[in-house]
Amino acid sequence: MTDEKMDETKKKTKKTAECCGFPVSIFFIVVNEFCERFSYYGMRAVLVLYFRYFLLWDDDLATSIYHAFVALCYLTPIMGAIIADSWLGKFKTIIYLSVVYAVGQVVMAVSTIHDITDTDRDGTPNNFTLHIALSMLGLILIALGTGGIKPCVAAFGGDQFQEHQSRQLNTFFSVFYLCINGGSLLSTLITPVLRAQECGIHTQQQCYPLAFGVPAALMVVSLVVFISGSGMYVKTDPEGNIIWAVCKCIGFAIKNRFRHRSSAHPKREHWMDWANEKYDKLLIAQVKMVLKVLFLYIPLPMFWTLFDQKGSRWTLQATTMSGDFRAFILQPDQMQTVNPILILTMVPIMDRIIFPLIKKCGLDFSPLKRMTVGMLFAAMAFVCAALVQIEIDKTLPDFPSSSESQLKVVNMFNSSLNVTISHKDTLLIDSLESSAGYVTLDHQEITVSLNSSGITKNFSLIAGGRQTLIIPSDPSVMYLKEDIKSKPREGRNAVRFVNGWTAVLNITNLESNLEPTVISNYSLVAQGTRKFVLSNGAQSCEFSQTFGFGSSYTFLIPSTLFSTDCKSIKAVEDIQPNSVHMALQIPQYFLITTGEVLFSVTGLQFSYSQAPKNMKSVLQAGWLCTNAVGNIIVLIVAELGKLPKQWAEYLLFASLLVAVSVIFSVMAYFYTYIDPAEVEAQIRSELGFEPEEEKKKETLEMEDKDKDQQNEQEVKQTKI
Ligand SMILES: CC(C)C[C@H](N)C(=O)N1CCC[C@H]1C(=O)O
Repeated sequence: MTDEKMDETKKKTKKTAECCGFPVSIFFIVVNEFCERFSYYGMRAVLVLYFRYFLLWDDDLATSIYHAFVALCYLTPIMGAIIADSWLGKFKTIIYLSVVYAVGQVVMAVSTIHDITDTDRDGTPNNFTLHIALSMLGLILIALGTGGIKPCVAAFGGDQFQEHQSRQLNTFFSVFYLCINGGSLLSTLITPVLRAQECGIHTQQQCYPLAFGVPAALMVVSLVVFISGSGMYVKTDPEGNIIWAVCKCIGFAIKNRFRHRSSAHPKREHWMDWANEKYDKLLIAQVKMVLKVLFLYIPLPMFWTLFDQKGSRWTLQATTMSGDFRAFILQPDQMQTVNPILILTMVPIMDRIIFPLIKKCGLDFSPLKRMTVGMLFAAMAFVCAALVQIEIDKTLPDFPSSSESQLKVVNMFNSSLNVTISHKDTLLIDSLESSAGYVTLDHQEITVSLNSSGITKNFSLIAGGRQTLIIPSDPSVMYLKEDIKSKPREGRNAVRFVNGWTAVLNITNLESNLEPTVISNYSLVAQGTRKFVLSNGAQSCEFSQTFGFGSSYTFLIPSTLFSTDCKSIKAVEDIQPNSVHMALQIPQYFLITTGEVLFSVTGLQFSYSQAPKNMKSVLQAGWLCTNAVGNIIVLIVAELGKLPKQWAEYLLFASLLVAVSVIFSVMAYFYTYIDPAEVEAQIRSELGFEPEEEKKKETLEMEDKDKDQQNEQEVKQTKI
């Protein structure tokens, strides 16, 4: 054996330091993953808010760019895997792409400093183009980094284990998943708090630089931790441009099959065998292994399509629920943290109790069965979501359909009025009162008559809209104002005021002063007791109102405002607060998380164990791609619009996933598990190559001999 070859083999079979049966190097890898996931999920937690309130994009643009970014993060693993398996090896790929990632995070954090373009010091950036350009550059670098290293880190972790450590290898993937969720949980709790701080050099703003800066720092820590373990890792070098070789081999097999399509040529066992003429048996066997697994992956994106809706549809569902847990108030988007919390408890329970119990009962719960059951759990989660939605729908107001219009009447006149709409509906409304609820009309052109005064006026209503007719102290100038026709965003409450006072009023929470007889625009207030101060310069009074989640109120200010010390203000409830409790979402979170543990943790292990040694990262990337496709499906579904009833959409997704899991179980039935190392060794020996095991033994023996010689020399020296 040449020296070069010996060095190479020594590297591959290096004995690693162990602790409790685990390679010590694993410690650096899981800590690295923890910090990296903190960095990624922490940045993601505040990203949409940054788009919405810093770059001032509208909701649609902000959510589309956000989902496109997430999808990109799960597509770039292919690039990372190709670099690692064909060119640099996993170790160097992780280091170089982590540098790209950290630079991206820093660029992103810099893009959020408004002072860099706030030349007039008014607290708002003056050059949005620069901020947008910097943040897009940052996001692209982050996507390249996070996606690129993701398949390599998991596979590199797996590479640290020796053959006798297969039990520990499975535990590693569980611990790896715990670290992902530990990091993401901490960061999703911390970064929103950092964002809520005020900071800035010239003026005080929400502290986005801190919220993005801390994840950037964690990414640098992640890199440093990874490099610190450098001396302990088992590093396998890439065996040439394997991906290119695989593509050429597949291309040749297809071409060759096509050339020999006549029945004169005997069929071959597998279509890849048509590459036999040109490529060696080992490569063909490896390609077969990879293709078999990739084929199994085809139905899997459907799981992620449901899973990823936690962050969108389920959070929207939470905005129509009450988050009052007495001891604390939970905001709708905070409900998502239930997932990593449950992961942290369920992974150990599954690993230590459930799986061993199932094994004890003599049941075969092979990886592909676990994944199928995981999909069924996710489908059940969506059935639960549908049931919760049905409960919520019972409490939601009946918003108008696209052909209907709804009208409410507010009487600010100093006595009761009989209001007739289109000579049909007559409403008796007391002074400083509103009609009881909205009147639904199937036409838009209406005539309003005030019977006592003989005033009649025509109005054109908005189709599909809700409006309020304000009858001021001078009824002849009655007018319409558009109302919100959905629950206010993020579980907040929409409030507005009608000024029945005789002069301009200043009201806390409102953007501008309120003219007499005018109704203000809505402003949003959070849950809890809120105080409003009303003043006209000379006098002022205050009143408080307790809000739940997702309500809407119109406050009617009478002409007697200051003489009654604000007590005569009348609150009209336009949309009632949410009454279904957010705790009802816990079962669906529990089911989807159980599904995730069965599906995702197993999928990680499966992708590693079934991949040939030189294509471990590639299969990890294939696995991550299923997540990217799932995200893209969510994007498409969001664009195409939804079914008229949300619960029906949930049921549709649940049924689709059940159908997909049936297909997957059939595919899984025909899959035979392999030990890639064994298959490769067998082919090598058939081809007359020196078996890997023999090589390993030889190298270990040589290492031992080296050590013995060293020891002998040391002993001699001591004697001398
Ligand atoms: C969405 C949670 C914060 C994290 C989730 N439980 C999870 O661990 N993952 C979702 C996609 C795969 C995996 C990850 O690697 O982040």
